[in-house]
Amino acid sequence: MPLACFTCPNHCGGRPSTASSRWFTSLPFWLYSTAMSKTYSSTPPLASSLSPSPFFCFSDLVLAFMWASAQAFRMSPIRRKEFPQNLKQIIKDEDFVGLDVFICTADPYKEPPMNVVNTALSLMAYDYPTEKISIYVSDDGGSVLTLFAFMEAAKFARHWLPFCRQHNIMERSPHVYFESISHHPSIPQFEKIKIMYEDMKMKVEQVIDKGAVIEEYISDDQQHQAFNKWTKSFSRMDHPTVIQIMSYEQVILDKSKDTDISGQLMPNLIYVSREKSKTSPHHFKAGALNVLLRVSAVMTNAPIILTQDCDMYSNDPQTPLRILCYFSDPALKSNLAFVQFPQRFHGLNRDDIYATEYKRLFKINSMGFDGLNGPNYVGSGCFFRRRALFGGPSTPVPPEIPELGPDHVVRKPIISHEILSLAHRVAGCNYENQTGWGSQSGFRYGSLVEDFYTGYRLQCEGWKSLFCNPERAAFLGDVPITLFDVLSQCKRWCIGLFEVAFSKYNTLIFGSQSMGVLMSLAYSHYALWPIWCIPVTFYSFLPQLALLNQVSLFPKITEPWFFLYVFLLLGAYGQDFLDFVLDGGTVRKWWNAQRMWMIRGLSCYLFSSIEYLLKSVGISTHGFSLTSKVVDDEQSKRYGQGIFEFGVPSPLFMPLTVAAIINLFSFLFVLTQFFSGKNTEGLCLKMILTGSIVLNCLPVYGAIGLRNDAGKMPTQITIISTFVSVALYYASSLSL
Ligand SMILES: O=c1ccn([C@@H]2O[C@H](COP(=O)(O)OP(=O)(O)O[C@H]3O[C@H](CO)[C@@H](O)[C@H](O)[C@H]3O)[C@@H](O)[C@H]2O)c(=O)[nH]1
Ligand SMILES: [Mn+2]
Repeated sequence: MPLACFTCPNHCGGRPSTASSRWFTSLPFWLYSTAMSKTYSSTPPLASSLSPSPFFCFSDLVLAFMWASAQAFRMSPIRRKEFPQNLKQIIKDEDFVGLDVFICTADPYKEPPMNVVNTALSLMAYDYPTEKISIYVSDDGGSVLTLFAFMEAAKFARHWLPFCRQHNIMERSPHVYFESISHHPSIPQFEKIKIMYEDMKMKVEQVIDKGAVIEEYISDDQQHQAFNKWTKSFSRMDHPTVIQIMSYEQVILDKSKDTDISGQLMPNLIYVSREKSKTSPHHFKAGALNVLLRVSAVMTNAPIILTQDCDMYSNDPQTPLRILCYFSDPALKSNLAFVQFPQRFHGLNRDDIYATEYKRLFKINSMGFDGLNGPNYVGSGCFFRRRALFGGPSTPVPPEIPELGPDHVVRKPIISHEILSLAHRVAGCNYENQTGWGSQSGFRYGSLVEDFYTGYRLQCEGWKSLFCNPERAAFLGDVPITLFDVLSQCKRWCIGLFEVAFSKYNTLIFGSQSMGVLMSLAYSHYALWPIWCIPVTFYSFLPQLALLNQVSLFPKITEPWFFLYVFLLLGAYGQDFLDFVLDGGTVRKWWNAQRMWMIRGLSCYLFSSIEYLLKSVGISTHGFSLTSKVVDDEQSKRYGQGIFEFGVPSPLFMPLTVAAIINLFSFLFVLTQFFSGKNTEGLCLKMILTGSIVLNCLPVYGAIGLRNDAGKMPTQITIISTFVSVALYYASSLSL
């Protein structure tokens, strides 16, 4: 009776030795990269003052490195399948292991508490023995509004959970469920539950609008006591720990567990806002997760942990059964650290204009990773074995107090005084001083991509991971819907990736020593992700400026290099296209993905590299800027129509705008040369390069010249970019 199996995604049947078909298609890119460097030495010598060749050589080296490192993902991609229906025959209900779910939220205004509540409800309603589930909510926003929302959610959950079970509902986020179905004549309680949900939503939103809990909504003393912890001196960045165990029936209970309206036990629901002080570092999300790791150890200490972003609700109640297919497999048991689901999103627009699906990152390359030591951790939708966060498989790192150890058995009820006071102690902001938290155990500190870094460190310690990608998405999350948000998020990721790349655990040297060459290359491909900015920036400006100054950098159509050049260019693009479309992507989505690659090259990759450099020399600092999950109606309307949203006068848009202007002029220049019949054989490659950049920049021209809505290109950016373009042209004419 199989629980799980795996195959190669290239439809070759069975377990592949290598995915040779994919490997083959990537060959052109390598040749392309090599040939590019050779081409320059074959072009006529340029004016001696500034020869662009070294820049191109460097750009091509970067291209070659990105090509070579990406090959690691092509060696043996695998696709897995689970058979959760067989599980119940092997494991009895009472033998299901405990599951501690961690949900992080950090700001009630950027991450609306109603969304967080919906995420929590969808996870509480898993098809899993309820008494084995504990939900821990970390509120880094330290907000009484979020706590209020959860108190309301607890009341509603007593009705929602049995309702989902009885009617076998798949959408267990009430928001999603009631949005998809407005009327259900065959379910008698439908209307009643819907009204309860609407009522809860109204109360929570009123409280958010008011910015404070409304007195008449407080139903008992226990709630009063909890809200009173928000004293005058309580602020987001400076406050004591608040841990609140939700009671479902809103009366003080002496039994350890509450039941729902059908008499079944309810999962534990625990609100945690860790102590914050302006003088102690809090390490952003990694810090929050470590607090939950300790608080949960003290209270329930489940062997399996699910980490979840507040906007990623469960879309499939069977998910925990799927992961048990792996965690209970004796062949995998000894060193499997985590099972990662892909991040998938709802609300993408039809052609995914900002390519926020990140198909390659979250799916294609994860399958590639899976054939090696396993996928990287992506922060959400990941089930950990608790033990993996306490040292390598054969080199355990025991915590400073035994109650935090993965094997410790909790014997007291979670509401007991001893447990609560210990939980407060381990949530304190100075608890980690002089301990190995964040360096040797738990989620690792030192990078803004704590997920990437933690997964990487675990794999270096000898742990393996697994990629689980069922057809029905296990989780669905929000995507940013403005270009500024998309690029800012990507910039934060890039800075975090560089922090890993240039740490003492750098992915090339330390990584290859710990995990071998292929894993090291795969991790380096991402750790050095921002260096894409080098070739993208140079190819967006230098050949164009040279062209406008009538200097040629490209071979003519009659030279043999020309064909190699075109072959490689088409090869690289063709390969990317094939990967994308074979994985079910549409042509338009692919087009948008390559456009966003160029845009990121000129914005977030570039700016993160600069910011990282500035930080290294001590000039700037950076924090975790949350991605907003609030929807502005106008913006979301434009997003739905597939219109690019600029709007913010951010420097992030400048290099892109300058490239758009310079390439437009270069393209027009090439066209006039072509039509005047001058030097036509030298024009082809220039036409392809400038033409494709102009095509990619069409939304930029529209945003500069044709639009009048709030999402158009801010006038300041247009003016400054025009000046910069002219200045670049003159500077290049002096030096070329
Ligand atoms: O100080 C902080 C900052 C963030 N968060 C939480 O971290 C999560 C991710 O934040 P978000 O702004 O949504 O960042 P994204 O870039 O969308 O998140 C991706 O990238 C992050 C790493 O940068 C990972 O942690 C996430 O899991 C991954 O989905 C959210 O639930 C936040 O509430 C905290 O708990 N404390
Ligand atoms: Mn997010």
